[in-house]
Amino acid sequence: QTGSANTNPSDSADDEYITSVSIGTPAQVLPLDFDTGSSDLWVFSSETPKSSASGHTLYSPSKSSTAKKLSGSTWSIEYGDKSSSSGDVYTDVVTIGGFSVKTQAVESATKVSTQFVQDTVISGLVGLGFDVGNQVSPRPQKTWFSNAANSLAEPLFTADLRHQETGSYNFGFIDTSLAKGTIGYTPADGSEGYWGFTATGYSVGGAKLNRNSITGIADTGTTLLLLPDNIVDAYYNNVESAQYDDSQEGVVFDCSEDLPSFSFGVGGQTITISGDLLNLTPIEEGSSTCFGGLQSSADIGINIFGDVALKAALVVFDLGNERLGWAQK
Ligand SMILES: Cc1ccc(-c2noc([C@H]3C[C@@H](O)CN3)n2)cc1F
Repeated sequence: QTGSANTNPSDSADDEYITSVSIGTPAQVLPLDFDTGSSDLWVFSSETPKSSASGHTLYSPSKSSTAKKLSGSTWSIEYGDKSSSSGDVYTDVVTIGGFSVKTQAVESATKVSTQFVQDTVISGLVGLGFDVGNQVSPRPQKTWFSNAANSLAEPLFTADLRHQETGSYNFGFIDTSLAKGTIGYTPADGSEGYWGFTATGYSVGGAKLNRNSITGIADTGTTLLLLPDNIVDAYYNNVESAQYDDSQEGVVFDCSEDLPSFSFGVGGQTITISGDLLNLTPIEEGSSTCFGGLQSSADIGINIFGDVALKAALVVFDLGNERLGWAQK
């Protein structure tokens, strides 16, 4: 068995990717943010305070004949940007891309931070990290993918995120036609809950790869490519108008700049992110100053290959072999 779901950028900056997920009987369809950097499936619900819930699509367990309260269980989670949510837990049928998990833990939000309240294009997250990262207590729950893995044709899923166009999350199979290059595999470390791996080097503008181990995570829930300062500086030294903008908390430059590409080595392959994928968006509507897709990871203590990097590749999250595959798109 397999599953295949389309995913769409949430806005003109490809800030997040939205995927429709069916929950309960009859199906309640919610727009959710798939996040390989966390391991909880949580949703805005009939239990979310009305003031916080307005504008969001809600899951109502009381309207689902297959919903069951997981009595005594609660959850609480905080994301990299200090956003947070918490609540209680139901089990229900959850269908993604035509594949159904009958008894999936669906974490219902009784509290959500302002970032989620304001982000009305999504109504929750689907964690696609490793089960060890699940935040339900007293008994941690399995992710949707972990529950599905043994029934899928292959215990893997792929992410094909695209700039301003529809991409896909495929479960149980690899559609190699989505990529131009060969898939290079490298070991994945799931011990912290996310998909950790080590890139072997980087280069700017098509130059020869600098051999340089870069340990980081493949994180569909993070917008940017976040790397060490020495690499960020090496890149922006090639961008005439680049400067750090305190208010934007990142490097900005003239939108008219012709940005160099950025490449990284992984699994014996080289993934090249084109210059235009590295110009994320004007800092404000109509501004001629643009925000860089490559930013520093210095103050977060971990390197994150987020959507800016993932957009350049077809990425295989291979649980069965504990490995990550990357192919140029
Ligand atoms: C409003 C909002 C805030 C954060 C996130 C969010 N989702 O995934 C992540 C990254 C960071 C790390 O925590 C795991 N993956 N961050 C999504 C939101 F819609």
